[in-house]
Amino acid sequence: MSAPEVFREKSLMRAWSRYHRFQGKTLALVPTMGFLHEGHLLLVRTAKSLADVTVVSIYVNPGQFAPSEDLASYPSDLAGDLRKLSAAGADAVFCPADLYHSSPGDLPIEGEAASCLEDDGSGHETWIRVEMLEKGLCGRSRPVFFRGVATVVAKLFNIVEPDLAIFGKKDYQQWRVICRMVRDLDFAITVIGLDVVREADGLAMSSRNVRLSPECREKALSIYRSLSKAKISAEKGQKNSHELKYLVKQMISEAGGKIDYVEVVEQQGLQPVEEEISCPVVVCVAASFGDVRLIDNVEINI
Ligand SMILES: Nc1ncnc2c1ncn2[C@@H]1O[C@H](COP(=O)(O)OP(=O)(O)OP(=O)(O)O)[C@@H](O)[C@H]1O
Ligand SMILES: CC(C)(CO)[C@@H](O)C(=O)[O-]
Ligand code: BAL
Repeated sequence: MSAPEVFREKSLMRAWSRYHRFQGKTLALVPTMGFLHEGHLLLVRTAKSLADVTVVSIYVNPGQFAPSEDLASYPSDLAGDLRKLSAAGADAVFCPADLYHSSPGDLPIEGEAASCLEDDGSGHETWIRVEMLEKGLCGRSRPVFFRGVATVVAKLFNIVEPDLAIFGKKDYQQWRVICRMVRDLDFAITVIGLDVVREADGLAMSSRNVRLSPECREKALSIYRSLSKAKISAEKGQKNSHELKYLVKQMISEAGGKIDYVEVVEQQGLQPVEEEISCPVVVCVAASFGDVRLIDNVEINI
């Protein structure tokens, strides 16, 4: 398998994409923040099966982290990522060094929200908001997260110009936000969401798992165990969303997790289901073990 071409400049990335497009090839993009695991590699292999050429972006986007979040400790291993992508058969890797006109992380802070707007007005000041979908779940505790994600993904789409883009449903709300942005802004891109890839013991694969101590990793299994129990319970007839949430909260709290949220929401608009479940739902969790915040979810289709 030949090594993928690596691009650090957006103009070169765009030229490469256009060259392939003019040859009649279809392109798939897999956006990531690096420190790749099997979950990412499944997205890459799926991209390869659906398009002629596959581009993987690796970029830890400062614009989606609030100042209190874990941008500084986000893991990275570019050399390891390139080896894995080479083995997985990615054709190009985009690791932009010049994505923003200035670095959002270095810029002034207004209230809780990081802002890319520089005093002299020369920096990045355009943001995409997916106003309803970004509000609940992770949007409540990560105030700039979804505008940062939507904006950086739109920039990646404009540079790579893919036909397909592949996301994981581990980040369920993110996947829905991107689908809505693509629909509302008429991007000519098909967005595909793939199921959560798990470790053998059920823990959802996540780049942040590497920061869990062995003890916290064991405790974090309560997330998957509680979600699985809730799903089985719903399939056996428990339709009351409060009962399902209670079950999940109990198991995670008893294991020592600090719960950010446990919500039962309908799958499309992510609106909370407060009483009886009568449509396809997803049970979403965010909880911290030590200082590592994890998210996970399970779809229930009754
Ligand atoms: N376990 C997984 N199963 C399926 N898709 C995944 C999984 N983990 C990550 N992805 C997807 O890979 C893409 C890139 O995600 P990212 O690079 O942030 O990795 P991550 O493991 O989600 O890291 P984090 O620790 O930030 O949650 C996203 O579309 C994400 O949903
Ligand atoms: C979609 C994304 C690459 C945007 O920075 C990121 O949020 C991620 O890796 O899930
Ligand atoms: N996987 C989502 C990226 C983030 O948590 O910032």
